Amino acid sequence: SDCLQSSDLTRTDFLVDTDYFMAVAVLSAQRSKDPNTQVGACLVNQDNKIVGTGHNCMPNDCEGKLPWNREGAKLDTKYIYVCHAELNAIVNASANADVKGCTMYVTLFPCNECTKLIIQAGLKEVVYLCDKYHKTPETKASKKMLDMAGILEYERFDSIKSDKNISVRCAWEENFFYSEKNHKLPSKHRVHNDVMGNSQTNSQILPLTAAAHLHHGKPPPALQVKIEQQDR
Ligand SMILES: O=c1ccn([C@H]2C[C@H](O)[C@@H](COP(=O)(O)O)O2)c(=O)[nH]1
Repeated sequence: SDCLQSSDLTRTDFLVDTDYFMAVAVLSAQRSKDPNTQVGACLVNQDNKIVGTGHNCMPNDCEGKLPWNREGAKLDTKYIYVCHAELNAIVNASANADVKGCTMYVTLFPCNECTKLIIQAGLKEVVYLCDKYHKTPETKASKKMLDMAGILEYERFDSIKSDKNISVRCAWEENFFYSEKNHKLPSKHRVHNDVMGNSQTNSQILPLTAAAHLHHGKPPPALQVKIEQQDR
């Protein structure tokens, strides 16, 4: 009966591992200085331990000296300089750990360059949150390579696995409500487009829990996944 009593006291609304790892990726994304898209990655080994995190940033000692522009001559845009979140997570982890067999939790589907790195580093799984560039050749190439590599599985972060997963997804998607387009609408009519492109209204969204705590109950700072930027 002692056993029963102690099990009665067990918390049931704890943060499950997958939610925690994605929440760490979401939090890492917020370290990014990219004004348009913040990406975070969290690398987890086979013992379920975090071995590295990363966000998109300029190379060491170049921060503040290189442009964050999206448009213009190639040398004047961020694209040619920025270190992607996945690269940073792998490099950060590699200093102290073996990344082979790790799972990457990442807020944005990896681009083709990151996918090459992910495959060559021997990662076994990619769990992603947002696939806003799914129509681009880069993302299509990524999926092609991941499929070919076989050893890798990739799956979208799934709100079905646990209730908490939903809250982490909402944290990301919440920024839709703060996009200029939606902001002008009365709260319950604001359109919510989830990462798969399904639309819902605000009233259908479950309340933020885990992620809201990360943000001290306030909506998360804009993660800038804007509907109008889905097609590049
Ligand atoms: O797999 C990826 C793809 C992109 N990023 C980074 C690189 C840039 O800083 C942004 C993308 O900027 P947009 O303005 O949305 O084009 O995301 C990454 O870290 N990992």
